[in-house]
Amino acid sequence: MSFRTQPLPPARLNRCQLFGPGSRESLFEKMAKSAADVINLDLEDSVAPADKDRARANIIQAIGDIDWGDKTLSVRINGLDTPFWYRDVVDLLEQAGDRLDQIMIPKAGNASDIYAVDALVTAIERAKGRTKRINFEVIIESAAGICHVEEIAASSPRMQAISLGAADFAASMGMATTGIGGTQENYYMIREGQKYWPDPWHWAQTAIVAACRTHGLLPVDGPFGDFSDQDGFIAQARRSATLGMVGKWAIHPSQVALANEVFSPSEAAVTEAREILAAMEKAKAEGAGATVYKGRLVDIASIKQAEVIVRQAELIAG
Ligand SMILES: CC(=O)SCCNC(=O)CCNC(=O)[C@H](O)C(C)(C)COP(=O)(O)OP(=O)(O)OC[C@H]1O[C@@H](n2cnc3c(N)ncnc32)[C@H](O)[C@@H]1OP(=O)(O)O
Ligand SMILES: O=CC(=O)O
Ligand SMILES: [Mg+2]
Repeated sequence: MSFRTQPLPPARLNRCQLFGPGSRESLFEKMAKSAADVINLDLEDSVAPADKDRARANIIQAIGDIDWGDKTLSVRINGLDTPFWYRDVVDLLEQAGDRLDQIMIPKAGNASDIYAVDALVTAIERAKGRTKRINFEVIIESAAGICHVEEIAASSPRMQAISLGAADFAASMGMATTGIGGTQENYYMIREGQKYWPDPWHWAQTAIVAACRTHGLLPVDGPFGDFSDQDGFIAQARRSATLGMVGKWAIHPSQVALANEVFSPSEAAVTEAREILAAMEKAKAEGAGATVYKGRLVDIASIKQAEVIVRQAELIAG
């Protein structure tokens, strides 16, 4: 273990991020009333180029007009490879009210991309006297992004979260699929005539989780495109949660409850975690570093594992 202790991520819920196109303002009230922890108003890929100006104006208006409750409110700007992104940042920072919490930077390729947005945001915050710091979340969705994920995680004190964007990631990697996330038909192993479908997103997710955990950020799983496939969504979300991700995007309201369920520890899991902590307290009092709980080893590392679950339960309880 390095002498540097691992920083904790921001202490806020991020079980579900609900997306909606900035050009469909009729969805905004519904998004605000949803059970998602984070709202992402989109200026990027769900908005046609001809609608960018209108979507920007809609979002700026809605940030001030709509009651977003205690949700984290984020706007996804356009990528740095487009002519739109600087206008997104300038208009948002100059015109949107203080209710805006976060900017989502898509298709980040390296730390300099974040530096560029940080420089612009910082200048406008100073010029306009904005006192509430705008935070950043980033999507890793390119070959360059995954190669540089650790430097991206470390790139700015504004950084709060990183998501995997399976659609653009697949395109950038040249993956032979048009599916957005989930099991891929042709990605299988075969043994004794039986097919078995491994998880093609596993390694990228793990790289994101490691970078986020190293730098105290929230690792998040991105979209699952087939919103009629609830079992597929749940399976994908459960794998992500098992790997250490804290939440998942919803690209349709039907996915919000599913994400909240998967990323909230069950009562049984919380009870077990508290029992492990109690068993270890007893062991420590008796001078032992390890003990037996329900027939299995628990030791000092088990305390940290149990604390992950208890911390999440406490966040949910408020
Ligand atoms: C790869 C990526 O970058 S993913 C991130 C970017 N993509 C997005 O933001 C897309 C977000 N999702 C959407 O735009 C839409 O949900 C679509 C296009 C997928 C489907 O839209 P629709 O055909 O209108 O969905 P559907 O008819 O099933 O909607 C059912 C209800 O949910 C509402 N609804 C649909 N999408 C949303 C949403 N994102 N947020 C809140 N409510 C929504 C509809 O208005 C409708 O409400 P009603 O019952 O009061 O009439
Ligand atoms: O932006 C998200 C993606 O999957 O691409
Ligand atoms: Mg994308």
